[in-house]
Amino acid sequence: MAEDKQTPMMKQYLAARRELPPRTILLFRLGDFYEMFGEDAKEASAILNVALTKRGEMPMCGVPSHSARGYIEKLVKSGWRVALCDQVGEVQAGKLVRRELTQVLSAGTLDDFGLDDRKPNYLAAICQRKDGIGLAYCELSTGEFRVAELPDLAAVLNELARVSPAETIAPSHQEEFFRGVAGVNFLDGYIFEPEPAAEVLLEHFKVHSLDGFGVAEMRAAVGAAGALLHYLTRQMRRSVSHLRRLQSYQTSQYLVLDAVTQAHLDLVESRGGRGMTLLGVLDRAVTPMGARMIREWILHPLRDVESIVARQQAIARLLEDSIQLGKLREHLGSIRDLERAASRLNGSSGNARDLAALGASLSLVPAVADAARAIGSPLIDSLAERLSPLPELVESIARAVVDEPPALLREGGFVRDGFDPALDELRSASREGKDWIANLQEREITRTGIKSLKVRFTSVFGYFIEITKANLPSVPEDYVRKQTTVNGERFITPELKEIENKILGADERAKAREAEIFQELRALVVGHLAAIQETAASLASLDALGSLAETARQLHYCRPVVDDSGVLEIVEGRHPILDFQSTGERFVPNDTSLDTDGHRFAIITGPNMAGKSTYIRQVALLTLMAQIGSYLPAQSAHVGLVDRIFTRVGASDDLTKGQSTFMVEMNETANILNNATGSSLVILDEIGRGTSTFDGLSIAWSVAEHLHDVIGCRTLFATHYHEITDLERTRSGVLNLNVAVREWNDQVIFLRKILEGRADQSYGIQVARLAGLPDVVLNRAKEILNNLEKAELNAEGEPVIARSRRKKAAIQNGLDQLNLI
Ligand SMILES: Nc1ncnc2c1ncn2[C@@H]1O[C@H](COP(=O)(O)OP(=O)(O)OP(=O)(O)O)[C@@H](O)[C@H]1O
Repeated sequence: MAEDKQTPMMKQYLAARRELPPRTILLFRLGDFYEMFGEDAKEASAILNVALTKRGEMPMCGVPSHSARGYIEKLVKSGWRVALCDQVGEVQAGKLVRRELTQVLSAGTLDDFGLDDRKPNYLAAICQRKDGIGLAYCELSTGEFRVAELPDLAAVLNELARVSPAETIAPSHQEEFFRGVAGVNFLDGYIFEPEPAAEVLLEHFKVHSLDGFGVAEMRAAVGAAGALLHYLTRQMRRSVSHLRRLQSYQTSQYLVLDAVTQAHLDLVESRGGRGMTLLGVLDRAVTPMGARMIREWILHPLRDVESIVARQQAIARLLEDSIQLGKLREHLGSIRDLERAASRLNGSSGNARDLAALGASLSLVPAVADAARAIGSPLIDSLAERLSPLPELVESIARAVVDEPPALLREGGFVRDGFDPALDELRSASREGKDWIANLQEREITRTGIKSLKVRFTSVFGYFIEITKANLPSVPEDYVRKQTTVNGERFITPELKEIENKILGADERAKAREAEIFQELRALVVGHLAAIQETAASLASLDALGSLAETARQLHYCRPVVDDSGVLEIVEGRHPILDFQSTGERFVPNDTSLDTDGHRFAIITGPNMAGKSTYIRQVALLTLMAQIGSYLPAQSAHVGLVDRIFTRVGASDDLTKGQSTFMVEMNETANILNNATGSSLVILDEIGRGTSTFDGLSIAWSVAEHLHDVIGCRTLFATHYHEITDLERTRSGVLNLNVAVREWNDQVIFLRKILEGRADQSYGIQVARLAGLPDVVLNRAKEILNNLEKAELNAEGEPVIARSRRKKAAIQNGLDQLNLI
């Protein structure tokens, strides 16, 4: 549209549009609706399933403003950013109202709705420089802000899998490099440059140098962190003053879990739902903050003995004193999401309910601190030390805010009577007026003698007196007619209007006064933000420890010995998820005994369905749990810490990347061989299965040799290639294990017990029978197996597997006939 032909409103719209980042839908407030125009309207109408109309040539669609939240959430979940352009000036007839961009929302920057309270919602930024790749991420709803520098793209992908951000930004000139990152959005590269990025950080944290955060020399990390802040403040228009601390970390502090391993071990997500994850077993947290912390611990198992033992000691004390454990959890249980309430109050979305929740939660902190101190563990004591009950703030909120405030700020009604004299006066003026009106009907019935006279109210007309048709002749002179309806007429009186104005005026001013009081309280909260965040973090850790202790108590877990040895010794270990979920078949416990200086490489053979995969995953999960500091589902355990856990489990195509099952398998195997160290734990399930038998066997064999001879790490290797068990003869570190089964009446009975030695048979056909393969197919399979085992060849030297008895008989018959002739 030519610029001079545009209406003033359209000019205003286009000006707002120009300021937005890419892939943003602009919701433009027009009266009671948010309207979308042009391409935005086409995209949004399809996603939201609302009608697409036209204004002149311009496509448009709209959603009512009062229900906009649900629509916004839907757009954001579909991968769009959503900008809100609101009316900020006074509405005057015939004049264009002033409008401003008030918020831009995206998946990583939702801070008040659409969030799962037991899960963090991260926004991440990545950028590459000569010296490494910077990764920064933050959680707007809690104020967490972390940064790291990683050596290569693989490490970044692993870390992103762990953080699992809802949104990731990267510089547009590095699009080629970062293309493989899921859901990445590219932005102008300038904001990722170390110098401007450092400026943004210095200004935000009001410091002269970044040394205090330990990132001054990390140029890539600074670039990512600065870009993230720039994006939030300038492009997304978010308040970020609650991001108070930039925590730099190194991935080597934690046990490294690549994306594949996280998925294979069902740590926090599973196709079977939350119940089938380790998180589902360990999360008994009673606050949302604690639940988020447990999740964080599962994804960041520790690497140093001291920190792990500190958690174990805390759990041990909690278990020794189950009354205190109960008390601690009971007090914690009444605490609300302090962290997110404080962040919302710091931003623009907080309301009186957040204030009430914050005040009520802080008021419980002294009880939590007392319960914690009574436990007597150094870690719990240090967490209790960091709790600030902030009694003055609690007192101010309790004095000011009613117990159950309404959700909407602008409606008022959340400040207690008696808190503020000016507000009380306005409220009593309004009340008196309302009383006067309440009595008016009675008075007017007496005065006029009209029994059916009614005083009523509508939001359009305000208060009025309604008289039915039959009674119109009795209407007094001072009534002023306002409107005729089907049944009668509506009147006002000058006095009624005067009182009404008083009420409305008083109500308006009361609301304005309440808004002022809210802002004062909000400022108090913001003034204590750092202490509140620290308190919330301590509460989260206390809750997470309580949660681990409660799991250990309920499920009879044991405390493992954890050290820097190369030992992995588990007695009567159980798979944490299957053990927890098992309803039918009781879970059969199994032992593990590996040592980098002794038997470090276990080859597990056994029939299909016997429990090989379950067993090797169980060992990986127990090792990981030990490094979280958790107790274990076992009778006893000794875990020498590992630096990484690698898994190669099951077969899955990655069609999105155009890779076949075999290719995925080989990629994962290459990753293990290239990155495992002597301190790693590797679990491999049936590698080499996706290709021809001989190729597969050869690959599996040489991978096994390399892991045993060159890397020397603790490894569990489940395979159907029984030939590989021969490695035990030539290699001292190899131990053969098998899963016991009994054969009975041509059926297999699974005993689920891991025993020393190799398996003698695969029982594939018997297992196939369990799956319901037709008898005719099973019988034929047996025949073929028989032939293969006897290595029978035909006259041409080919295996006779293609022949069936019937054909054989026919051929024999033919030969007999020939002989006869
Ligand atoms: N120790 C156990 N106690 C009870 N049930 C078990 C145990 N181990 C495994 N199972 C059950 O057996 C089923 C099959 O186990 P799993 O998948 O580990 O077998 P597998 O030997 O790896 O089979 P395949 O070779 O066919 O992949 C599991 O789904 C589980 O329900």
